[in-house]
Amino acid sequence: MANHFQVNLSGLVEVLSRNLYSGPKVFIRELLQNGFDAITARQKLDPTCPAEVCFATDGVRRLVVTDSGIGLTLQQTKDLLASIGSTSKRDELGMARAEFIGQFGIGLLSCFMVTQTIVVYSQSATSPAAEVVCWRGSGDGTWEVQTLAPSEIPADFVGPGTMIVLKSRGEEPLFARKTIENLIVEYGAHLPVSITVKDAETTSSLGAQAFPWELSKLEQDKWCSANFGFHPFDRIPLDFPESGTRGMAFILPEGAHPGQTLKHHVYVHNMLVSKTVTNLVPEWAYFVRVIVDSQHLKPTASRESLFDDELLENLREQIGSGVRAWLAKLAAEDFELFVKFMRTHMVGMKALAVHDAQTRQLVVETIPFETTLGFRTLNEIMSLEQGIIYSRTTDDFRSIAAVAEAQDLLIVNGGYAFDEQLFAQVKLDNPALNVREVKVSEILASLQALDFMEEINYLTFLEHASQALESQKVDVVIRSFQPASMPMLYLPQPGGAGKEIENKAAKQADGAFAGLLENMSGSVTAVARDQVVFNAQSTVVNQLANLADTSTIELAVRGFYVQALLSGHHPLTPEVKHWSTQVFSELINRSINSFK
Ligand SMILES: Nc1ncnc2c1ncn2[C@@H]1O[C@H](COP(=O)(O)OP(=O)(O)OP(=O)(O)O)[C@@H](O)[C@H]1O
Repeated sequence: MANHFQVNLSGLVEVLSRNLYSGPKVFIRELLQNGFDAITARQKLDPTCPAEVCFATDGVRRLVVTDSGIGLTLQQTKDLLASIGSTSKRDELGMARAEFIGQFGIGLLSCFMVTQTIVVYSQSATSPAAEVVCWRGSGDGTWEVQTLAPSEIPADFVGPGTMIVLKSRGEEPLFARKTIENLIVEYGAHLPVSITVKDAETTSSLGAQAFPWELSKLEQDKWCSANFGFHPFDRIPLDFPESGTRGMAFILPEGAHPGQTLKHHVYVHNMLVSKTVTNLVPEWAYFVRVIVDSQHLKPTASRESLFDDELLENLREQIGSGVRAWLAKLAAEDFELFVKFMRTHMVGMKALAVHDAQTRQLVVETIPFETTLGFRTLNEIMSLEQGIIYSRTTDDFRSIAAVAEAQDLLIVNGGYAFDEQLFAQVKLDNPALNVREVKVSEILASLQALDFMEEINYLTFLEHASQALESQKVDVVIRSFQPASMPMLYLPQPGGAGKEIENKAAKQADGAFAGLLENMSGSVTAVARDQVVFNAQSTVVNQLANLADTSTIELAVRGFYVQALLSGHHPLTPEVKHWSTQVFSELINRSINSFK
């Protein structure tokens, strides 16, 4: 013969309080939710029925919660209250019924975290002649139920509906009026019923507060400041009837970055689930904070978090589409504001643009990139025949910027976060576009070479300079370039990232295009070593070239070299570090001696 499990109720309550719920305070939420669900059930029979939940407390030991809901018959109290896991909020197939908040049949048990007995008086609204029943459950796992004679019905019971009486053994801090009020505001401020909390002196009315999307724009901004702590750049109303979700996304005015985890507020059936949901919006939409109320999202049994299921995934996508649609609309209707937004959230937008073609288009059209010829959008840069030629780090960019500008070369500073990945994607979008890291050889090629007779004048100097830098394995050359104030240009070999992008693009491209890329990458002759380029237009270089004193040439050449490495933030070897101190102390010595 099959046996029934025996339930150790106090053990179960211990599990609930320690492992399921974040703490005993949730019993207020469970009582509120049951009252609200009962009213929802009664409204199906009588849409005009009163919709009230009342918490009456003596502040320390006794809490009475009444509702004007559907109530319970004698049989229902036996079936539903006395059996753990029984609920009236599921359909015949055991599926949660969409209109109710509860679904697991365990919520009432949470009251045992603050009381030894739960007494429920209830009268069903299903029949005018329904009797008042009284169910008494104890934390030791026993219960009893009876129908009450009129004389036994408590004076403060008004049917139809339910009255639940909790009495704690000692003083219960959670029965304090202010605490109850705060918890109700936290969980149930947006429940569309009248909620009162009263003690001997005070009665306060709570509940039925509007959600932000039901407020005026001014009030929405105030709500955002009060709840999210910022004045929004803009707000996006969210309305997804298919998933029964309404909400609002508030755009952060500044300071957001993709690595940051923003917390969103989620309500299900107007009741708070959590204010710390982090997986509600797609990662890329790191610049919005969202509040939603959904009819269909599924809270876990604790009701303090959500199942990360298909429903949530769909909602995440819908919110993503909402944010995208807002961006597109802003771009079309208020371009100035759109550009302001893009600039405020530049890094994140670039991150997003790497994965998302639509955003990429927006970024390409609107975000200004630093180039050697001033700020330009990628669209402007792409319209030039040369395509996107970039330096991989800001240091590299700085070291060539003045020279490139003087030679009218447009090099993009690709040293900021996500730039390189973005360029690689743009390349994949536009296979014919030239996108690559700037090559040392082309900077060199842009600098005017000297004619043979001129170059002869510098040969001895170049020889001495090569010797001074011999240990550095660099090529020492002379060119004539602007600005004349720059005696030497140091052109380090790039780390090969541009090459990587080209290779990656070539791999992903089809055969014909891959061939084209290969040809392109081979179109500029490779320069194997770092280049040290002296400037024939520089006065100091010319003075050095005419100097017979080789030790001064060595000193000056090493000095320029150290300076070039330092300004480009390149690492210094111990030998170069030694030069840096040696050069400067020697120069100081010499100038002191010249005054003697
Ligand atoms: N105030 C009430 N009025 C009418 N019925 C109630 C009331 N409180 C509880 N019930 C009945 O008791 C059942 C069990 O309630 P309980 O709070 O334990 O679980 P639930 O609300 O069904 O689900 P959950 O565990 O998700 O809260 C409910 O399904 C409901 O039928």
